[in-house]
Amino acid sequence: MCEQIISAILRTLKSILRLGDTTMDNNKTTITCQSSSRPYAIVIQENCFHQIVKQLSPAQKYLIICDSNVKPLWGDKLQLAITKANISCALISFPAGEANKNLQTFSDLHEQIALRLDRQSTIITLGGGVTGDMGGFVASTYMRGISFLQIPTSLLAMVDSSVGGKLGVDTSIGKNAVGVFNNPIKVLIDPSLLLTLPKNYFIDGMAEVIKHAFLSGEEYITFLEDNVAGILAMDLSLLSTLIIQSVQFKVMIVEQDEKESGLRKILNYGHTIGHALEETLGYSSIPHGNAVAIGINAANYLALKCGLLSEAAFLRIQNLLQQYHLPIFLSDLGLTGDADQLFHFLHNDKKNQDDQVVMILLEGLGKPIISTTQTTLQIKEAINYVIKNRSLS
Ligand SMILES: O=C(O)C(=O)C[C@@H](O)[C@H](O)[C@H](O)COP(=O)(O)O
Ligand SMILES: [Zn+2]
Repeated sequence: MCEQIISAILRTLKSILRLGDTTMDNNKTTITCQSSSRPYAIVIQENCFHQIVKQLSPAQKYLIICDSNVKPLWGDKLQLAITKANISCALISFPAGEANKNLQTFSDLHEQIALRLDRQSTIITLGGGVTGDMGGFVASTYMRGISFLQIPTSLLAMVDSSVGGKLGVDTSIGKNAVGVFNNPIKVLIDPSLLLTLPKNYFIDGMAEVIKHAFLSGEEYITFLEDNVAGILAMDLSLLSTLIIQSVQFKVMIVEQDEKESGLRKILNYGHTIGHALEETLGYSSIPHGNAVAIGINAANYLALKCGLLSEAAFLRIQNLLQQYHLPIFLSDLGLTGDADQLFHFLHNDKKNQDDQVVMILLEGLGKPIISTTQTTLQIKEAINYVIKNRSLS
């Protein structure tokens, strides 16, 4: 897609969205996401976790899917609160970690549900990106699909994976290689849940937030630059603001291109090389957000060398990633990588067209383009830059 068209679409969408589908009352923000099947609400409200029960129906059966970390923290408590209200609610869990977001765990979860739910039942996915992606995929395939409610508990899931309906698991072919597009009936985001999240998980989610900021433009970038200390100190009002900003931006994109035939590809900024890092190093060695941060640095290096991105913008992005304690080189994580192996995985990327590697590059802040013109040599140079920590010259 031509770069001028993408920039123009983004500008128009941003102006419409300001007036569009966001309502605010009593510290509660509701952003409605339109989709081809039906609209769904994304509700952002502090300390709403314990009020979730009020939104459930005693006539239905519920089942919570969470991982082994979230179960003792919130899973058991939510199940107890629901059953205390005389609503039927079971809970199943799986071992935490992206390494378990696979077909085996997917199948185990189906076995555990077996015939405990009917077609009127609702699954509640409670957790981070892995839980939302895999739990939503289980709901979408159980008896050919039942409804599900997403309650994200990590920053990454709140700002990114719970919105837009991408569900699925990783396979030997690659990251998210098997899955569906399907939307939840609702997404409930309680920013106060982040206060108990381990700091490294929070930092990991900041990579997707920073990705949104540099895709979206100056206003969001400046907000993140001006509020580093407050955000890292977990100021709830700042966290709510950034969640709302990111969700609005993502909704604006996915509403235009639900199934990623064009514009939505820009949300993969940093992911082409990021996914290849996860695939080659192993999902338990490098968290998704960390891989995306390094992938952003690699994509920017490519854009810089292609004459698209200025050195000032390149350094500004590096600086913001580092201020939020994200890695920009593989060595920042004490890891090493193999450029040829990484390059091989780029050919399995879902964005590719006609065997051509597609990269999301910035030609300025808030100006993403979908690029297919980079050469193998240029891509390998960008990979080498982030894995060998080369200097800019
Ligand atoms: O929602 C999207 O579209 C994205 O690309 C968001 C990404 O941050 C997210 O990691 C997504 O799961 C990647 O999707 P994939 O289709 O490239 O596997
Ligand atoms: Zn991502």
